[in-house]
Amino acid sequence: MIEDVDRPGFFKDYHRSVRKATTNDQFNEFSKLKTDEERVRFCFNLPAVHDIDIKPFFKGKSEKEALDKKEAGNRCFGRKNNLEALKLYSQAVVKAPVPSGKYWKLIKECADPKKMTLYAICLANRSAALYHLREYRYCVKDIDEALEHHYPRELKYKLFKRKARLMSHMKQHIEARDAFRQALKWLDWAKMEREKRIELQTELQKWLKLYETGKVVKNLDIPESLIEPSPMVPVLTDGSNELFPSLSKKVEICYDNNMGRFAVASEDIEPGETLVTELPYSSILNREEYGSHCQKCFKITKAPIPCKKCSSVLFCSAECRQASLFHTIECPILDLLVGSGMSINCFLAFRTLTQSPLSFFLNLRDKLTEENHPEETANSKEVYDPTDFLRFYRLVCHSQHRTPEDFFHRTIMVCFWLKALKKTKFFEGKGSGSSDKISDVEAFIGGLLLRFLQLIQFNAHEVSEFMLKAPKTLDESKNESLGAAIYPTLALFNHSCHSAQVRYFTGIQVVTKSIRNIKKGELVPENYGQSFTCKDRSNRRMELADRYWFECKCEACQNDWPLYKNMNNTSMKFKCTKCQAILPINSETHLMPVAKCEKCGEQTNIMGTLKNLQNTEQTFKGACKEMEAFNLEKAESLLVENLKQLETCLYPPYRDYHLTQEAYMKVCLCQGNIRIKTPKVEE
Ligand SMILES: C[S@@+](CC[C@H](N)C(=O)[O-])C[C@H]1O[C@@H](n2cnc3c(N)ncnc32)[C@H](O)[C@@H]1O
Repeated sequence: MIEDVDRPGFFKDYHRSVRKATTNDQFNEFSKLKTDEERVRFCFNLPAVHDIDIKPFFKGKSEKEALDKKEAGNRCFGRKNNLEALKLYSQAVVKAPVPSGKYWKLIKECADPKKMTLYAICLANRSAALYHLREYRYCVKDIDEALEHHYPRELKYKLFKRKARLMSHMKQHIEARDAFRQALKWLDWAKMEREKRIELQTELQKWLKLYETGKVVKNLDIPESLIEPSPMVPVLTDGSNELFPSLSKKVEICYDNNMGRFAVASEDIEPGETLVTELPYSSILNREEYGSHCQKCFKITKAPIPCKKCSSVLFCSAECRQASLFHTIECPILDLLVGSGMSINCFLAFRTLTQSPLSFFLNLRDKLTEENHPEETANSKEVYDPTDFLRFYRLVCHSQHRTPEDFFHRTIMVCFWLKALKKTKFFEGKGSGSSDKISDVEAFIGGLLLRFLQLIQFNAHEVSEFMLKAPKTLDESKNESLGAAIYPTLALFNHSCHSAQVRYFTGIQVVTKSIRNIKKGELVPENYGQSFTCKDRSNRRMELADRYWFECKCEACQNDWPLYKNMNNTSMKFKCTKCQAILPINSETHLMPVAKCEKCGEQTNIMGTLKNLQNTEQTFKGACKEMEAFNLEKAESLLVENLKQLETCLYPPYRDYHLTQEAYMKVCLCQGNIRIKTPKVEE
């Protein structure tokens, strides 16, 4: 999808008017073009493409707003309402002009120390609120950022003293000693009475002596820091596949002419095994999360660090800001892009370009051909490196099946992007220099963007977080979208409506775990959001054909398995204990204790199996209790045990089995990104 259906914007009208102005002859000529670069060049030369005024458009800083928020924060801090103070100081930090680059020069010229120090003071004030909230890690980060951005020298001793106490508390004694030394040094600049200065000097020297003589005191007057553990990424079951480092050794990639590349089990896989862990090649945060999550790593920003120029985006740390080259390109045109109403997938295609400099793409130019040889992925002996641009570039994009209308629509989006990129530093002087002329370099980049737009349609994944209504409760919990990303290895998995894996995220890293048995040689499918338990076959097939362009022939589709709500536990598919063939049994009408296999003639003990099923019911109840108490490790092991037990005697679909899978998936989702819903405060 090119436009975001929930967010109207001007692109729709722009595309419509360019299409209307295109004559039949022009469109016929366009339809005959063979390469993406030719398509972009052709459309960029249509006069109607330039009937749009593209201007840099973004939300800047506001000294006044920053001052207002800081003052409001100070009032809350004075009333010991640290949480509210944190919120207000954060707003001040985001709005305060950052003394760097062009702005910094301006300030220096007008030499207004108040302006110059505002950002640093807002950060320092926030560090005090964080200190009281015992968010020590964030507190240290704010202190460092303030010290790097012109914090007034007469107050510096205070910040270093705060830092020293924090470091000491976090048992980082060398850093604590250094910070005490700095506090002592900057005390010389402090404006205070002589007696007070001597008193402080004595105190600092006392601490320093303890550090320098090795007599470090374990605890100062603040309690243990509440450092939240980051979610753990599990290790791949049996280690990683040598050729596909993001896959477990139990999974390999195969190819055939009908299905393209797909994942297959190279060993028997049981429920609960970790099959994939992978970082994305590129990722993009949903617009709705800009105010709460880091643009780079998608973590919730408790004490956000802003962009130095705009007030639209946040980072969790100065490190993430530093690593976000994409934003330096996107910053001046961000609101323009948002206003166009383009979809999240379009943003992802655009981000895949802006995250690397122009020179990166120009260096690869000779290696980029538009033909794909997907069979090479399965047959090659080269390591499949998911950070390699060529792996991303060679994902499936079905160009040969696209209609001219589809190509035209996407190419107009690319023309809009090129016009916007011309207003940024992206082309590093290699552009045409004119807004309605296209240079060779620009046409090459346009061609790339057109390809990204095509392949992202089939290969993007939604990145999510698990929303809990309150801490440690799974009631009313649900998975919610955070953004989108491209995982070059996970994108090689084909779909089945009978899910085989649960997918969750720690930050932007994806993890998948098996939720059922997969025998050696069988397909290891992904689920493209069309599970047979909750959507009927015709709708699933229609949506898959519409979005992914294939007809699903999975077992759930072929046998038209019932929806979860229509499943019952009376008609069951038992497994023959000898040859594993299906024994269809209706538990209400089958009165014999055994059933004979039509394939091998073996008698299977049905009563025994039914007894086993009663046991699994008990185990499931036990797992639910553990989930209620939020004992997730225990719940996970009981659910995995149950799935394994059910797998030994039954074939799906089976109500209890899918119920257990659902519960297991919930427990897994809790191991990734979690967010506690904050109740809306009535105004
Ligand atoms: C994310 S890609 C999967 C990997 C792809 N097969 C490849 O060779 O790169 C999605 C595309 O794979 C194909 N595909 C996925 N699941 C399929 C299935 N169950 N049957 C046939 N083709 C499938 C479709 O062409 C779809 O557009």
